[in-house]
Amino acid sequence: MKIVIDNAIPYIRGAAELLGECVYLSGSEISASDVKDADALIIRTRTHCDKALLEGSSVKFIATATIGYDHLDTAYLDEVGIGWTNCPGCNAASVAQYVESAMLQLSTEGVISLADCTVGVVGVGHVGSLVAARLSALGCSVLKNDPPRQEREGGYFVSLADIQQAADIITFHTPLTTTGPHPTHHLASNAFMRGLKKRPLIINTSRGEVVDTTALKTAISEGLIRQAVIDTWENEPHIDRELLAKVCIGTPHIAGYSADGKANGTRMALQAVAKFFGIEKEFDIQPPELPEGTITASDPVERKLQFYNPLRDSEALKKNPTLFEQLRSNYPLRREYIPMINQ
Ligand SMILES: NC(=O)C1=CN([C@@H]2O[C@H](COP(=O)(O)OP(=O)(O)OC[C@H]3O[C@@H](n4cnc5c(N)ncnc54)[C@H](O)[C@@H]3O)[C@@H](O)[C@H]2O)C=CC1
Ligand SMILES: O=C(O)C(=O)[C@H](O)COP(=O)(O)O
Repeated sequence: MKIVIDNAIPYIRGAAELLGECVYLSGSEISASDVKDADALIIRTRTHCDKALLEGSSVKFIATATIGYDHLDTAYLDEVGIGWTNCPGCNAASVAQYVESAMLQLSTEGVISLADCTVGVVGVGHVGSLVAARLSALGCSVLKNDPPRQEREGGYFVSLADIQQAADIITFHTPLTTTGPHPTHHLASNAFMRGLKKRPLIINTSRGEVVDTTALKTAISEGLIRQAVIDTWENEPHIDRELLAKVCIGTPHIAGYSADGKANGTRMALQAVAKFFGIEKEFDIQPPELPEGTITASDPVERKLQFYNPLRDSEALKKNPTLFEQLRSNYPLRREYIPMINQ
């Protein structure tokens, strides 16, 4: 079996070879000729899997070691019978860490107050549910909006209009969709911004296209919103520099980049390929430990910010916006929060 693998997927070398012959290539450069005689692809968000890439190839299965899969043309894959999977929830805790740390940092700066704070969570799946639980634990009131889940399950969901009315902070955790009953492309539109009542902080860690860039820039300039925290951008890696200059935290699509989340994605992708081809193998992929002495704080807030503070990533991107993709490729080791024993 031949597997073409994105060469920026961590912890995969040595393990993937248990499945067959592996060819490692830059994700954004994987071409039709590279995949022509491949049986499987293990990719990230940087490889668009569509007819142009796959027609006439021998690819039978694609695993993306990510949660989002808007880079897969799933209609085409289903039509031609190429199996595929994403890795649901693999880095959800990492994104939740990003959102919580951004809020803790901004509350220490006085940009937001966590006391009497109402947060609107838009999209309450793997990521949104964790975010909601963490923000509730910080003492925030949480409003949840998820029309697809509301239709399936009923329950305590509110409308987007309720969130526009009541939220001090609005955080987006939907997939990017352009079709279906609840498309999310430009969900945060100009009309959405104009309907906001409490000058909220807007956080987008979903996909750039969920928020209309022009509308967001205007909303910041006109004071319709307090500020914005943006991890995902329209047209990555060629992001809007004007927006980057305006936002209080702007990071290069790394909310999900904890080593824990990456290890989960790699393990799940390998296991999915093995299962699809009926190969009985287990993959014990674990993230590396932080060097001793990295985490010294005992105060829970300080400790959380020592584990991860998105300001570091924001400063690096603001200093060098053209390095968007390099900052992602050379991302430093980041681990998810481990509380002190007895806390
Ligand atoms: N910035 C980053 O590094 C990362 C970004 N992501 C993004 O976050 C997204 C969400 O991830 P998960 O929570 O794991 O996905 P999920 O599929 O578990 O949950 C998404 C939720 O959004 C809901 N939804 C769909 N359309 C909606 C709409 N119009 N309005 C409100 N809710 C809607 C769905 O019903 C579902 O409950 C991913 O699709 C991906 O695009 C995921 C991981 C890392
Ligand atoms: O999992 C997702 O969805 C994401 O957005 C990832 O964190 C992006 O990961 P890469 O494609 O950059 O590995």
